[in-house]
Amino acid sequence: MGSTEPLRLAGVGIGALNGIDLEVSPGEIVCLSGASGSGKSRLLRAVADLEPHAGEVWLGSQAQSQTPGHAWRRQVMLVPAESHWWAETVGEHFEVQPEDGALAALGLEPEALTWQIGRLSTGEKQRLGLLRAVSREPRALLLDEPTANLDDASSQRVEAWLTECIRTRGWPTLWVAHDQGQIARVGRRHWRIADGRLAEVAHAWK
Ligand SMILES: Nc1ncnc2c1ncn2[C@@H]1O[C@H](COP(=O)(O)OP(=O)(O)OP(=O)(O)O)[C@@H](O)[C@H]1O
Repeated sequence: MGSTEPLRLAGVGIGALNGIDLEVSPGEIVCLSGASGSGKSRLLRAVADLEPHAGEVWLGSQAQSQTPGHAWRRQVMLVPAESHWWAETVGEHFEVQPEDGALAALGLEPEALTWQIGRLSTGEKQRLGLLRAVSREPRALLLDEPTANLDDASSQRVEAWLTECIRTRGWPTLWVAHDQGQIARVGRRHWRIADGRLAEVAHAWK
């Protein structure tokens, strides 16, 4: 299922952040950066309806405040920096099998879905957490440092796979990143949180 609907934050406020207005078009990646503790993760949690907040979030004409939390999060999917696993094997966490080639694109072995959770490295957990989220075919993505635990080569492989998924499905995406190189590669727009404000950063590459 693709999406042709924008994600729109209207007057969102959480913690020290207030009055955030931001529209992300279908298939667009907006990067968010800011110092540690500036509120990036909390902002994503507000957009995912995981924390009480001021203002409204819209997915097309659908309002977050009028949608049950679980139904909202099924569509506006948050992938936290640290993924959660509850069953014994990787495959048990997948409602839908990942599409052909996805494991290889992420640098994972074909039998990774049969692996025990206990054996997963931090980076394997991160890549499998992303694959699980994408396999559920949401309508918007919220990515919290999706390559934080990966080496440069894996990071660029994951970036390439994610950007292709986002482009072909048309998901509006908020992507928290620290690395300027990554921000330049994936984001058409970049917003930075500083002093409790979200401000757009102008870059030379645009
Ligand atoms: N439920 C909460 N209630 C009150 N304060 C919170 C809550 N959750 C987080 N905070 C605080 O809000 C601030 C922002 O936290 P957040 O996790 O969004 O930071 P961040 O920008 O994602 O940082 P990092 O880059 O280190 O992950 C921090 O000072 C944190 O301690």
